[in-house]
Amino acid sequence: EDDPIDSLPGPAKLPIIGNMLDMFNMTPGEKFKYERQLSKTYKQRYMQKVFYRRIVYLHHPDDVEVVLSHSKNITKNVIYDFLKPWLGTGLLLSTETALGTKLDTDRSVNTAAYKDAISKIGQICIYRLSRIWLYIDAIFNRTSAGREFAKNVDIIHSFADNVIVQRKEQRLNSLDKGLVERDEFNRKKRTVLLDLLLEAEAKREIDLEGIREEVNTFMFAGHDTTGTALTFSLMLLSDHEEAQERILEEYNEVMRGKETPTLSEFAEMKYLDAVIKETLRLYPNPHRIGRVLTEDITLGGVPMRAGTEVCVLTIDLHYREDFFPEPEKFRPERFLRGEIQHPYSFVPFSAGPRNCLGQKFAMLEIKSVLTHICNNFKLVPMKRNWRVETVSDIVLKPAEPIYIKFVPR
Ligand code: HEM
Repeated sequence: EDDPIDSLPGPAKLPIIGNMLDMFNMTPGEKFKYERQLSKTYKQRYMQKVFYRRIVYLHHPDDVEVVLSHSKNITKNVIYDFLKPWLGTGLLLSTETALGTKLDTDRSVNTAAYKDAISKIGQICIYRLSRIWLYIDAIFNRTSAGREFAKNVDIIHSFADNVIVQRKEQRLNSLDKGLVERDEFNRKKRTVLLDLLLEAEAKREIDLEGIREEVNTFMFAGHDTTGTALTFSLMLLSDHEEAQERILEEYNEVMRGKETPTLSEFAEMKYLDAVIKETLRLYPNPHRIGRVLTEDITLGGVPMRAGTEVCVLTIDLHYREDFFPEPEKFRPERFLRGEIQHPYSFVPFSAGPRNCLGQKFAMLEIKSVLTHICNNFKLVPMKRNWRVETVSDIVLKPAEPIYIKFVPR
């Protein structure tokens, strides 16, 4: 069937199968580079087709604005369908503190196996994404990749169940004894997200399955995103001693000898804010955002019908020379001098009705860790002007270890 978007440019298409074989034999690294090249070739937007499925790729702020700010086009794309066995229909994404359990210090649950399972699931989803016949569950489930996927989903589910059951027991125990729960500083423990969910369960407003979906979703959304942002910011800071010095100067100016920053003090640290933003510009995670249009829209005069898949290439948006001169360079000042001309040229947390719920929390978390590190260590790179290669499964991450010297101050 003809579709007006067939007029969009894009890599040459074979009859029937379209672009299916374009990336067939590429490693994830090659695929990543190939996609970046496509965005350089097609500066406005391009279309790829596999059988009947068409995907429009965008990386111009005007297009991004139309798609992300749309009040009704809020349906996410196929990758989320692949993740359903794991995340269910839980609100996409959160963190460990929200759950009231410290994962890394808890030896009864195997954190390493959990992290490994998440990473495998990501790899399998990407593998599946480029093999259209595996979109059919009945086929996928019978392949070795499908079995591996199911095995890892089991590992993740039992991990989440452990977190939930433990918290439930702790709560019941202290409720029984009429105790007020205290944290390690002997302060009254705050109600965390998981407690709210357990309260809802007691009232039969949600079942354990539903809680597990939310727990998985929050751990997924809040973990690798903040983790990689920290990793990349440490790499960039180690290569920019002057930025470390400026962070410290600002910190001392704001804090005037006081110890722990409050929310409003963190808000005053504008340079630190700019450093994190510049890191998220260079290494956005997720580096693309998928949507299925639920209503017709028009982009650049081309009508796009409901049902069309659209992909916002955040990473290519962030590297546009017309909006970020010398885009490869780490220059936090971009975010200080009002140089950002278009509100949709920088969207690491997405924008509009489905934007990141954890944005404020994530910025605070990263600010807190970075100021702590900069106060105690000078970061020195192993190699000057070196940038790690990146690879992407679901998250954009370093392809190899990043070595940084931590010199005590
Ligand atoms: C630097 C850290 C983070 C970045 C860059 C980031 C980025 C994003 C992006 C781009 C989306 C939209 C995804 C899409 O539409 O496909 C998103 C959604 C979301 N994020 Fe984050 N995130 C971060 C940290 C967090 C944290 C710490 C939490 C939880 C505490 C969180 C919770 C969520 C949730 C619940 C959604 C789904 C919102 C919805 O679907 O309506 N994120 N995030």
